[in-house]
Amino acid sequence: MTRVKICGVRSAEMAEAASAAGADAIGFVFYAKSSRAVTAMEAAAVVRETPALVTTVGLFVNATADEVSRILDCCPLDCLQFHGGESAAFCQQFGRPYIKVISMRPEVDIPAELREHSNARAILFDAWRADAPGGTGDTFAWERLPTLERPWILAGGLTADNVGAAIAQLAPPAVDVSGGVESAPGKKDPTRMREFIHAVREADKRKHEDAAA
Ligand SMILES: O=C(O)c1ccccc1N[C@@H]1O[C@H](COP(=O)(O)O)[C@@H](O)[C@H]1O
Repeated sequence: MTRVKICGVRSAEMAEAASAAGADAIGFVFYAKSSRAVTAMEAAAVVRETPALVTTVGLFVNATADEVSRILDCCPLDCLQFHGGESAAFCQQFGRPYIKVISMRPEVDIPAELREHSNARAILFDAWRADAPGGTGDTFAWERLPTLERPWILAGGLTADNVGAAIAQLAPPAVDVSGGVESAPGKKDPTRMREFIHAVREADKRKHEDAAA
C-alpha cells in the first residue's frame, strides 16, 4: 500500500481531517517564508493531539542546528525532513530518522546525493524552482527518477487527478502532497484530502488486481 504524507498541517483540525482521510504521516513546515509555516509551540499543540499511529514530520530548509534542536525540545516529532542543501552529518546529529529531499534541478547529481544520504530513512524527490525551495505545486519529469532499492517518496505537484498515474507508472512506496489538497495557500481542505487518498487507494487496488491477473 502506498503510504501518504500530507504536508503543511497548521492546526489540530487539519491534523484530524488528514488522519480521518487516512494519512499515514503529517508534516509541519518550520520555514518562515512559507504560507504553511508554524511555530514550535503551534506544532507541539497539534502533535499532542495527533493519533499515535500517524507519523509526525518536521520540515526544515537550511535551518541552523540550534533552530532544529530548539524545536525538538518542545515538539516531539517522529521524523525530520530536510529540504535544503543539508549534509548527512548535519541531518544525523539530532538522533531522529530523517528524510532527505532531492530537488530535481537540471544539473542535480542524484547518485552523489544518494551516496551522501545513505543513512536517510527515505529520499524524497521534489520539483525544483529557482525562487522557492519546495511546496510550489510544480511537477517534474518523472522519467528522470532513478530506480531505487531503498525507501523513497514522490512529491511535487501531486493532486487527486495525477497521483493514480504516478502510482501506476512509478510505484512509489510513498507520496507527499501539500498544495494539491488545499483550498487556498496554507489551508488544507478536508474534501481534497479525502479525494487524494481515495485516488491513492484506487490506484493501489488496480495495481494489486493487475499483479493478480
Ligand atoms: O510546503 C511548503 O511550503 C514548503 C516550503 C519549503 C520547502 C518545502 C515545502 N513543502 C514540500 O514541498 C513538497 C511538494 O509540495 P507540493 O505538493 O508541490 O505543494 C512536499 O514535499 C512538501 O512537503
